[in-house]
Amino acid sequence: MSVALLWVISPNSEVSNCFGFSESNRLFDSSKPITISSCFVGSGLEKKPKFPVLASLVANAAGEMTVSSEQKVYDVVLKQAALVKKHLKTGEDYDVKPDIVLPGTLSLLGEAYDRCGEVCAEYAKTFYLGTMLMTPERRKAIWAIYVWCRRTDELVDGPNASHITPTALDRWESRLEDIFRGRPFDMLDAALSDTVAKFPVDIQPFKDMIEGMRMDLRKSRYKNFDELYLYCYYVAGTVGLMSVPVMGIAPDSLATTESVYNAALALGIANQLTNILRDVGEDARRGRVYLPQDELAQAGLLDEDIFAGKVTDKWRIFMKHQIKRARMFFDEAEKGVTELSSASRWPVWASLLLYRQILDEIEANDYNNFTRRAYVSKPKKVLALPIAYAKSIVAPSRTSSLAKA
Ligand SMILES: CC(C)=CCC/C(C)=C/CC/C(C)=C/CC/C(C)=C/[C@@H]1[C@@H](COP(=O)(O)OP(=O)(O)O)[C@]1(C)CC/C=C(\C)CC/C=C(\C)CCC=C(C)C
Ligand SMILES: [Mn+2]
Repeated sequence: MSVALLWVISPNSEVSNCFGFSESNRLFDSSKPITISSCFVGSGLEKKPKFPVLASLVANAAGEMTVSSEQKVYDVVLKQAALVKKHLKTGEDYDVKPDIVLPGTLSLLGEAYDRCGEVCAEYAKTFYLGTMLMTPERRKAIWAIYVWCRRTDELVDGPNASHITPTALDRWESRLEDIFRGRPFDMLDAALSDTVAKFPVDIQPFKDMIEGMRMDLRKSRYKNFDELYLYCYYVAGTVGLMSVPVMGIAPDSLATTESVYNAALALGIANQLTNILRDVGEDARRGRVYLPQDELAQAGLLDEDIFAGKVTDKWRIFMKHQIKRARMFFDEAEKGVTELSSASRWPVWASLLLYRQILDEIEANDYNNFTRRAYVSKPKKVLALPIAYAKSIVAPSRTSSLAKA
């Protein structure tokens, strides 16, 4: 089987992709329709914008002030954090529920998780190795979430993407609801069903990821960063919100639950912005421009310049700004990693350091992300692992900037 992309310890050292997927290993087949789309209900809690580029209010096309994407997403963050706090108060234990054992089988659920582990090992090798440091329950749960995310992404990015319609995504969402109701469709779904029964994982980020796939079907341009931010939340920030309830916050952390979720969200956004900057040429060849149109215009650039793929001084200046913003999100994320439970820190640090290095490589390529794919060399990847480990043994700070007041 030809594995196209693996994470870090890849047979192909030119790989820069953390979560690459094999062309030949299809993980699908969905059925049954339903419609639900995510919506945001204002919490009334004003978020103080963390980034100069973001604000609580933005002007819409008609010039009216409307709630920003950052504010909408922050409401989801608050909801997720509240769920975890409730779970902690009721003192439910993560590691108690036994596997479903049916007559004639040793453990169907055990097999389902093993399969999720195999998928992770195959497509995200180093990430898989990192999960081996986690407790068995947490490790299996992260594998199950990883596989669901991968399958969801495959719907719009895989070889069958041209056949994917909004109806197919509605069916996938219906199937997701069944997972959360304890009625899985296949064995990979069964693993996730078990995970969401054991950990305080909410359905909202999963639904929002599907919403991101819908966005990809209907939209190929982003007017401004506010629109792009929402897309990045849908397809990647959601992964952070799904993972934290499983990874756990360190018992000695003084950070607020909301602040850790916010850092997790920031890591997802940072990863996705980096992914977009790495893939400008590849996306343009598919007719897609995931760059804020207003910022392109301010830099004196048009879509045509991107399709022409010529590195000019205008492009370099534009790219410097985009890279700076992605790094700000990585900086924001860093504050939260130390607050995670000790065994979860290493894989997260590794993922952060490795993905952030893609930005350095874009610079090293003199901003030619049209025809040169930025990748982190194998020696650099290998070097990142002990650095990540050293960072991961730092305990939560007693004077954390995320600490409760
Ligand atoms: C330790 C760790 C990284 C855990 C996350 C495990 C997990 C559940 C990963 C799922 C990733 C996935 C398959 C997402 C589907 C959508 C997608 C493909 C998003 C892009 C990933 C990169 O993929 P790739 O390079 O393969 O891109 P192409 O499809 O080829 O273009 C993304 C860029 C986003 C991935 C986002 C994350 C991994 C979020 C990480 C955040 C956390 C784990 C929270 C950490 C907690 C704190 C407090 C910082
Ligand atoms: Mn991409």
